Amino acid sequence: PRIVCRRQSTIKRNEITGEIFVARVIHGGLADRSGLLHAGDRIIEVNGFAVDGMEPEQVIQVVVGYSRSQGTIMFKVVPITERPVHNQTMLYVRAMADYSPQQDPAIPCADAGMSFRKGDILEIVDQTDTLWWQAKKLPNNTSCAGLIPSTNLLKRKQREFWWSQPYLPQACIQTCKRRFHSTTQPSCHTRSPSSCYSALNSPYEEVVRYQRHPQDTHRLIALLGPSGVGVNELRRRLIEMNPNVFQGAVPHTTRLPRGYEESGREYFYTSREIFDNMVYNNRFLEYGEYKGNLYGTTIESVKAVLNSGKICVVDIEPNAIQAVRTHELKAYIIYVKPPPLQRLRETRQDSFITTNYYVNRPFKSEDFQEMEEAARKIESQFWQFFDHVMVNDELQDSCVQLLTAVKKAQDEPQWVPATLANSNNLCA
Ligand SMILES: Nc1ncnc2c1ncn2[C@@H]1O[C@H](COP(=O)(O)OP(=O)(O)OP(=O)(O)O)[C@@H](O)[C@H]1O
Repeated sequence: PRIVCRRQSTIKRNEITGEIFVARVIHGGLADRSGLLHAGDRIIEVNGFAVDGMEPEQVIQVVVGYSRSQGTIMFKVVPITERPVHNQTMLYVRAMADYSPQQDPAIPCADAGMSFRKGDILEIVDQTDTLWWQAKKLPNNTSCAGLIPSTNLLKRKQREFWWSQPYLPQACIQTCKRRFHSTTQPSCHTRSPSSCYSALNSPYEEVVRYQRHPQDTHRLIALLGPSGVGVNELRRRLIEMNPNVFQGAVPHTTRLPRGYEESGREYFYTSREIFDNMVYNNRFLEYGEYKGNLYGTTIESVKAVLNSGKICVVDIEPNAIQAVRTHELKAYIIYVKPPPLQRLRETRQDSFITTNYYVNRPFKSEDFQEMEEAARKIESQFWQFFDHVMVNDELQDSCVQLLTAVKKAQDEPQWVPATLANSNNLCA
């Protein structure tokens, strides 16, 4: 169906002279498509009705009234002499925050506003105004743009919001999991703790359409989810299904090798001094301590897998997100979400969990509740970084879903941060 845009333009009044001006013309709206009205034009009459001195709302009433009764609206305008030059470059961004015009008293016209959720891809079609931009949400199902706050304006709003919020210590989640040797780590560190401050970073992230060239190394597949959801299991099964295609990264550890272990297969074994040095030199995506030993995954070990032509699959903590979203690793981040409580109970009946205190004990109700709570926290803070979200309900289905998502990540065009893409394989 054809979507009719009712948000044509906004108008404003010069408070000194009482003159009425077109404040902005909404992209894709009727006024824009007619090409006859421009931001800055002075409106003298609407169907012969003089509008000088009227409130902008009254002018709108007049316009709406005429359009209902007569169907035709004739504006008498004094065109703006110097039209701002639109140097329209295509700009696509990923929203890093939520926005609702209905809850924003500062928006010039809430009806002309466009709401968005973090993670949405927006096409910015007009940045002429420093405060209010015009954008369309992708996939494009409407030809008409909506008003959104500019980066600076949204940042300002976020700062106000940020300071008005009570301090939430759990805002920086440490859901450190059984990453190394399937036992919970009491502490975990990552290369860049900056994600903790993401709320203060830019509210829009520039993205480009990226298609991996068949000869390029694969994108790193990073799985992430609340502890116990099954990230490890999925990763293990994916690799098991096709070890010629998928491979994990070999972690480093300061613990001594066990009899059957081989350096470079289970782990790389290093001294604490060397490990500390590697931490100091930012070599780890993430690392942590368990029972007095250090464990960590280096960027080099991920790169080694990618350079061998295989697809590297790792599971990461939320705080390692920034460290994998780089030009060299081009991580495709898959969030593994728990199913609703009832389904968790049903599907995990015969499964076992390993906690701080127990190895392989059956799941309890509290485990599911904790998992849900952790999922809520992760989603509220990191949703915007997820390239794909899957629910780990039936394990078999999940494996198929994961495999499909991984194939798409490697072979189909994706929106990626502009900083992550290579300029010579962007899609038109
Ligand atoms: N869809 C599923 N249905 C039933 N059991 C599952 C499913 N997914 C995972 N499990 C089981 O749940 C348990 C926990 O899974 P897993 O160890 O992969 O969790 P995890 O997300 O890696 O958490 P952690 O990092 O804390 O270990 C395992 O016994 C696993 O076999």
